[in-house]
Amino acid sequence: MGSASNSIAIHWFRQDLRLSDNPALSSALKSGRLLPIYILDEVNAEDAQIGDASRWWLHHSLMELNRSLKGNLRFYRGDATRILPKLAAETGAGTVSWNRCYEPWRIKRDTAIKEMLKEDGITVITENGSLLWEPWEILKSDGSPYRVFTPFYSQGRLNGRLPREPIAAPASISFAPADKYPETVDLAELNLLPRSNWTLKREPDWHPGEAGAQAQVRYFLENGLNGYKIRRNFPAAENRSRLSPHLHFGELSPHQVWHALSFKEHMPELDDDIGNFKTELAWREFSYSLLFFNPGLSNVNLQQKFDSFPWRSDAAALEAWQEGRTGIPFVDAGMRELWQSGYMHNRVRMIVSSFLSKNLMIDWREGARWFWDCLVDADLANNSASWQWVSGTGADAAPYFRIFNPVTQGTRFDPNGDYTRKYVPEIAALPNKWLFNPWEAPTDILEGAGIVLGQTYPAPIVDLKTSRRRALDAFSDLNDSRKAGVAS
Ligand SMILES: Cc1cc2nc3c(=O)[nH]c(=O)nc-3n(C[C@H](O)[C@H](O)[C@H](O)COP(=O)(O)OP(=O)(O)OC[C@H]3O[C@@H](n4cnc5c(N)ncnc54)[C@H](O)[C@@H]3O)c2cc1C
Repeated sequence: MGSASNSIAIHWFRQDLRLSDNPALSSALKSGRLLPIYILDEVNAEDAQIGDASRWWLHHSLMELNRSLKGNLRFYRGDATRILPKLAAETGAGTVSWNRCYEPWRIKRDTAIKEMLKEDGITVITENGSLLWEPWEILKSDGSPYRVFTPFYSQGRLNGRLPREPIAAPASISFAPADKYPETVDLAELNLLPRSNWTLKREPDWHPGEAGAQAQVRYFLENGLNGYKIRRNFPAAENRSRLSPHLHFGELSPHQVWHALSFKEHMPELDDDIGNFKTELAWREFSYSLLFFNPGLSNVNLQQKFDSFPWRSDAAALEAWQEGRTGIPFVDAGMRELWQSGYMHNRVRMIVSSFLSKNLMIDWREGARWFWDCLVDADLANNSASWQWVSGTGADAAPYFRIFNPVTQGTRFDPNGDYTRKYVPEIAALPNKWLFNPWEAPTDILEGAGIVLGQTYPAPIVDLKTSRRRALDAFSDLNDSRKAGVAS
């Protein structure tokens, strides 16, 4: 092994596609000349293969990262447990570093790789690059994990350490020689760009990569933070950060976001907005804790009683939901936003997921799968925890009887109808009063707006009242049968 100045330090980029505030990268730079790599590992990912929208994002993010690394990023495709030890041996690297990931398949794989590298005498550096508090840092006094958000957050905030200060980007990087390393492929050969008929219609709205992430934080602090607490619920408003894909791919760390807020903390009128925004960041932390302590989160009901819930199998309804053709305008607007932009506003995510799992009584896992494929921010922890929360199967779940009414929700949170009209233009001419419930509009109003229900826009695929009742009955049957089971 050579001295630090001429030995090679491999940094394995994963969910940390940035140079600033990258603890494992900073450590690697102290250990030798940098050989930065990215491995698209579809072998170990098994059923957690990333979806099309995320692939699109990843392609562009890697392109940006490679640009920041002056073209030195090496790309690999395949089984990381084979590629990484081999590369380390062939280059004679003394150090391999990465920031920790928390998906069960990654933990299993990374543990195996770490062992292999250590056996080969290589120093392995792993750091926390993506969470304010790692799951094992926030525990109840008896050492067990929290299953409810509020105490989790107050424990983290009040008793945990404060999120660390972000680390500056390296002033300069000394790269390993630009040899042709074995098995390197070009970015294009990762084949990340969509294979299906899906294309992001609103690509210009997004700027994947570290620079785009930092610009987005600045934009949000100036244009979206003021009023966030209330206005974050209104999908037509600017008061949401749209940082989720940047955080998911680690183009920006939560520490950077947390500390960026401190530049606004001298403005007392923003206290509530800042507090509320930090709470949302903490929901992300909580989801990661849930995933870490419940590795089956994406597939297993956290409340076991739901294992016998009579989910309906209804392919036509599922397809109508996916395509934004349910005839319920606020639901359709959300599903079309998702398809066109790879994103959906949080409030609308709650409404469409409640509609699927409750009004349609379709298994939440069907919805989670669709989101996984369509979201640019698809995240195993956040997606699984949120679906379980809305559908009522989660540990800390919205009570099952809380079934969002998409008509009242639309009226309340899209009062001018701007969001709904944007995504459901075929009913745009309806007056606000009937925009969210066109099936109840008088015939002359429909005619005046050029709408023929069932032709120019679908008639609703379910009656909201009846389907709500059906879901509540199924839920109370579930509880009754459990009670009977306990009694017998
Ligand atoms: C059914 C459903 C599925 C979801 N799937 C995902 C997903 O795959 N990936 C994802 O990042 N978020 C998911 N969310 C959570 C949330 O909707 C998004 O994080 C948020 O809408 C992203 O927009 P934003 O960055 O503008 O949010 P902001 O309101 O600006 O929030 C800032 C950040 O806080 C975090 N955050 C906010 N709300 C939540 C939440 N409820 N749970 C966890 N973290 C949160 C995100 O990282 C977000 O970027 C889901 C929510 C629901 C109801």
